[in-house]
Amino acid sequence: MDALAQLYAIRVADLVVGFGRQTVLNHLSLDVRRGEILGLVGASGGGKSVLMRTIIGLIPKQSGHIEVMGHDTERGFGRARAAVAATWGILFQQGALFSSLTARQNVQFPLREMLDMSEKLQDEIATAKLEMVGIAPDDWDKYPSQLSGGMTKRVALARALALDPSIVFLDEPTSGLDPIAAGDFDQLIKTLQTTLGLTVFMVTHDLASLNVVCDRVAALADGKIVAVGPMRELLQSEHPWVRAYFHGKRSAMLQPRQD
Ligand SMILES: Nc1ncnc2c1ncn2[C@@H]1O[C@H](COP(=O)(O)OP(=O)(O)OP(=O)(O)O)[C@@H](O)[C@H]1O
Repeated sequence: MDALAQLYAIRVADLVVGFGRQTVLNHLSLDVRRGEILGLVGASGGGKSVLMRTIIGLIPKQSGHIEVMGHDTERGFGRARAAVAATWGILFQQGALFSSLTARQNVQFPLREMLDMSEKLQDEIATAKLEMVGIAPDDWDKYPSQLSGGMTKRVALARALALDPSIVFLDEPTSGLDPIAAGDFDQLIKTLQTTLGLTVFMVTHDLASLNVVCDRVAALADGKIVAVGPMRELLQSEHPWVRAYFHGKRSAMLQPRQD
């Protein structure tokens, strides 16, 4: 593995993605460092989810290059591709738990699908992951309809962590949570980063999350990454969209971090 691949968890170069006549990502480049929490911001409909889904192979690219943990995501078939996919876990915007499965069964699901292991071991791993994200034993056998929004996000995160990924993709993880639950979730993500060495790629509109948990923030506008760096640098950006985003009416709460 070359030196750059050791430094970066995700490398996206000159990526073009579109639907019909619409070009959503227009020669976009972005590198995500190993072990960092990168926040991605952009206008609604600007292509954040499309970028995330293209990186994980759910949307085909028209051109460009994507590497995850040093592997070209398009190369290889069968086992080789599955091995690359096992390096990431995903938390989709709505949590996307299976409604007919309990919290514990939801977390067991990827273990059952991807690995050949006993029911007992699946159960032990699932409960360890649920504990890790702060779900109490009384709630392990509840169905998604019996969980609060914050609990649903935590269970979905536990499921994303089931296969011990190196990278987690989070699509608006704090949307719909009250500020206390959102702050707790931010803290959980930060703890997982430090204890597990996870790389976190987080799409978010949550200004507090960006300021508190993200090591760097990338701004997507006009199909490209127009600024990337620590929050204090983004606050200094001269790009018109970045200025409007961070210096608009909702941004009074933002104070540059001192570190
Ligand atoms: N499967 C698809 N087929 C056609 N167009 C799509 C598809 N997925 C996304 N798009 C279009 O791509 C554009 C970017 O969508 P995307 O969901 O990435 O936006 P976003 O930045 O995540 O927005 P939001 O912040 O509102 O979630 C939109 O115009 C959307 O309609």
